[in-house]
Amino acid sequence: MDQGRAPAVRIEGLWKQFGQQVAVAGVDLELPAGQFIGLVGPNGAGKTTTLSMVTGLLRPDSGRVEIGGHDVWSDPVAVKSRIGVLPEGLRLFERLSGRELLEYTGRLRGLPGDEVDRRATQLLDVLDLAVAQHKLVVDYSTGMRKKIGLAAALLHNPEVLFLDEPFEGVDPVSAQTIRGVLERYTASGATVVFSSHVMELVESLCSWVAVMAAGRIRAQGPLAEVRGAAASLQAAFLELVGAQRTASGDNLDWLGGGAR
Ligand SMILES: Nc1ncnc2c1ncn2[C@@H]1O[C@H](COP(=O)(O)OP(=O)(O)OP(=O)(O)O)[C@@H](O)[C@H]1O
Repeated sequence: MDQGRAPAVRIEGLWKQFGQQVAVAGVDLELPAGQFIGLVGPNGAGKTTTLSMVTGLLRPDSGRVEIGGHDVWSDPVAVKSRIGVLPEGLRLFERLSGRELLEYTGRLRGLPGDEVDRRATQLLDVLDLAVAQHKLVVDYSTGMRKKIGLAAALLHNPEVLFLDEPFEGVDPVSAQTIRGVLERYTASGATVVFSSHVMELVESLCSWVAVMAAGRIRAQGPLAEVRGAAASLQAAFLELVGAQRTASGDNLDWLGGGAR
């Protein structure tokens, strides 16, 4: 970790269950500032539940989260002014145009009108949405929705940006654009935390990773450390979450081969 710099996010003993289902089973994490951080894990590992609690969208059963030294639940205003969030299944105001959505978000964030205009124009331009800026959000494609959601999350220049599966449904050109924006953002000292189960993506983007399975953190640290001697992050991940046994589909002896 960057010596002398406080962690961007400090998570202690985070726990959440839904009825009998334990989704997050005591997560402790210190996410270093100024890094591109990947939270990886198989389906149902608890990534979305963790990010929802960390960003103040879901109340934990127990545990604490601090962002920039402020407690997410006792000091929500200080925290929310420092973070940007692109949640899974993002809900947007569908009857606003892309530009109106940014203007609305910027004013909610307390930015002056001319500054919102300036930032919105630049973000729409960089994210290749300038042509579609007056179209209603309801008519945006999946990738365009991700991009306008990202623009809205970045508008107030947060210290930490949380992204739940930001590249899902995004074409390679848009993915490259988003990637460029995020790399520039972290290079300036900000922190990105994103969840994904696409290992190649995490490996190519992230400097620091946390591997989650069945509600627990299985490994955390700089990418090279977590990958260890394995050939790839994917190989290290399969070893960590013990997925080799079930991955081959050997039981599906009826599948293929012509017999119906
Ligand atoms: N609102 C809810 N009610 C009941 N169970 C839930 C709820 N939200 C999540 N869960 C359960 O908690 C566990 C963790 O889910 P979560 O969505 O956090 O996983 P994830 O790692 O984000 O998965 P994925 O990669 O598939 O999105 C799962 O078993 C899920 O079924």
